[in-house]
Amino acid sequence: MWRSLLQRGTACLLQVAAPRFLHQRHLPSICERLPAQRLLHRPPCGTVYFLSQSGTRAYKKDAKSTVECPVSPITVTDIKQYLRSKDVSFHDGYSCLHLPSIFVEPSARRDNFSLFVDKTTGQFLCKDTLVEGSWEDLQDCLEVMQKEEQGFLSPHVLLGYPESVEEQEERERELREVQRIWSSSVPFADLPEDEAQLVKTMFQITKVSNATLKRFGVRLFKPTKSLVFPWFGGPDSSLKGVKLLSAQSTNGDKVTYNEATVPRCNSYYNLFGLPLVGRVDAEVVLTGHELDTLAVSQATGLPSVALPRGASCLPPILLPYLEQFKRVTLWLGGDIRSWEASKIFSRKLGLRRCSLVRPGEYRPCPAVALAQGKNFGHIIKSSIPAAHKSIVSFKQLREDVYGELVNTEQVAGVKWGRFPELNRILKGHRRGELTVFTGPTGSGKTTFISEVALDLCMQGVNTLWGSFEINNVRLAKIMLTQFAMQRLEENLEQYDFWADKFEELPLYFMTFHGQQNIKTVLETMQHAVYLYDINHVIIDNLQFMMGQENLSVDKFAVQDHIIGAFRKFATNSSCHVTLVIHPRKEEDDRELQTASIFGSAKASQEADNVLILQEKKLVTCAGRRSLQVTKNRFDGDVGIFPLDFIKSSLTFAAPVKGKHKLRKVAGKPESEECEVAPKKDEVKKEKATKTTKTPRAVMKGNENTEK
Ligand SMILES: Nc1ncnc2c1ncn2[C@@H]1O[C@H](COP(=O)(O)OP(=O)(O)OP(=O)(O)O)[C@@H](O)[C@H]1O
Repeated sequence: MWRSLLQRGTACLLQVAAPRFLHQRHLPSICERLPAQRLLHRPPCGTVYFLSQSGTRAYKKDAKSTVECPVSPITVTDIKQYLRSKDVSFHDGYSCLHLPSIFVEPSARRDNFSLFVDKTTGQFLCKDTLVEGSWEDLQDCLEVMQKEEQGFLSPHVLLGYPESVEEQEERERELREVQRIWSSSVPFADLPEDEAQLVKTMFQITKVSNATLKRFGVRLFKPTKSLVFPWFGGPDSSLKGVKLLSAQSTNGDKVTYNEATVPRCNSYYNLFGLPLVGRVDAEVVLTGHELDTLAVSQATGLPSVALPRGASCLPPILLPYLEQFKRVTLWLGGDIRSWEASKIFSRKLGLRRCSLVRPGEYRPCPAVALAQGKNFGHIIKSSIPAAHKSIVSFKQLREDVYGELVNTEQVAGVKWGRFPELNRILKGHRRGELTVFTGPTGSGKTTFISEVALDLCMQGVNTLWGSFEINNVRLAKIMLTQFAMQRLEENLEQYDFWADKFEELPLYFMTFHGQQNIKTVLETMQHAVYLYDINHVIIDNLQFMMGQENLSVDKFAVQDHIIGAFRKFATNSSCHVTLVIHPRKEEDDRELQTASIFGSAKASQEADNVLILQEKKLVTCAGRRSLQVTKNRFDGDVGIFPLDFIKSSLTFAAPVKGKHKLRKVAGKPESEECEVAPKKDEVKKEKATKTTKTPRAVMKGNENTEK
């Protein structure tokens, strides 16, 4: 796919020294300057640090995982005004403005309006030539076109990013791999009927007909017994990639699926089913999986496309392909996560044309619905319009409440894999919440929160880091060590293995360092939520936003204001924000409390969760820390549990039982190692009935949960 040099994040740097519009002739001088500029201005995550140590490999250019604040945030009004001033006609679409493509000769234009400008970012894509770029690129192109009085521009007017030999080889290798898999896999129609049935049974798609599989071009790759879903795209509808799906039967009739894509998932942009959509189709069902799209298409005859990475994200680059539809039904799966994703995606798609299938007992994901013989027409008809009113009655909330009661586990959020005690107290990580995290200076806050966030990211939570204190390279190094769970300095031969796996994580970094303006940070976060469907933002730490605020105002009032802004962002963007805050005061002989953090009680109300990394009091051995949850708005459980620090992997783990005893915490039982304190209302009830729970009773309850 075409990507312009400007679009790859260099525009702001190059504008200083070079004209904004780049022509081929500018290439050599710019190429010479690029690496130095990039190193200086936007250190990417991880890669450079390790490379420069070994000094043997090329600098990696693709810094896609860094997020910068849009140079000058653009609004749709600005875009429209500019286009009008240039006499460029446009249609106002749902997520994009539609323009006649300036990269196609007028006589050769298949469609009059094939250039799409994203209304939120200004990013453009020409569907006919696949030229894409930033809003600044498009402005430059229009300026030149008008100045030179041309009717169109060659698509080559924008420079492709110069690929390194390594990158070129990688791309060619991937293309060969795609061709190899595709040509050595067997179309379903060519399989003997008994073998076809066997495969369908394995994938639990016995009700999907051979005709449907044929229509969508699904094949079988025999060596790994995988289904192969092709990605045909571009003006020539050529084969661009494949997704391989394998199925494994675990216990009984439960099947787990594994998928792999070529090219790798972060450059796999296939809307599966798109080639079957007619030019005049006005309705589509958007699903979260290829098998779901097969099911919808077969059961309803409606056009259906599947998102390449399911409910985890809707990359804006796909939006132009969905502009033709007046009605989009989002049926992304049968769980709460898909439901939440469908609400968020519908904002990108334009609320007024979207309706959402609410998951439930009678509305599982489409593939399961087909297997169970559900009535698709009824399910789609009963989907809910996404445009919501701000005042709702209980009648409208009734189904939501029921859904929460039925799916308590899912509602509680994503569970940590490495921190069972956090699951026990907080129940999970939920969208839209604000977590405030504090601990004494140098106690390991960054190290701990890095592992907590990594754990979630490894489970598909799209994560954005704002690390203002330590640079991204150092942070990525900590995370990679935690990911590999070993000291990579001593095992450099394993670096590539772990770095390749790490690269697959949905992890992004803001490129800020040092003091920042809160407004700029929030704009960048908003931008990242739109681009990458970020679910979790970590800000380390809040003190780096205080400096630029008016310090004549009370410091705590400024802090409250900043916390309030993050709170609002978390709620409005359905995104979890974790805010690291230094404590306001530290006294050597007292552990921290919620009151140690905040400027006022009002601010403490803003946080949904308050976590404190305790360094002292509970600890008899060096390195031992405890994590205390002092606020949990979701269900009120609070508590504390000890953590051992493993220096070689920079990770935290529950201490081996019996190895160390924690010292007594004031007013708490001696052996209260991992205790969930009673909920606030339980305490109230106890007070009311004047009964006191003995420490033994508390411990007994605790023992039971342990078992
Ligand atoms: N439990 C621990 N015991 C001993 N050392 C630790 C522990 N946790 C982290 N460290 C180490 O302590 C150093 C400081 O850790 P880190 O930067 O995470 O602390 P911090 O609380 O974020 O610091 P600051 O207050 O400056 O923001 C790091 O070298 C880290 O590896």
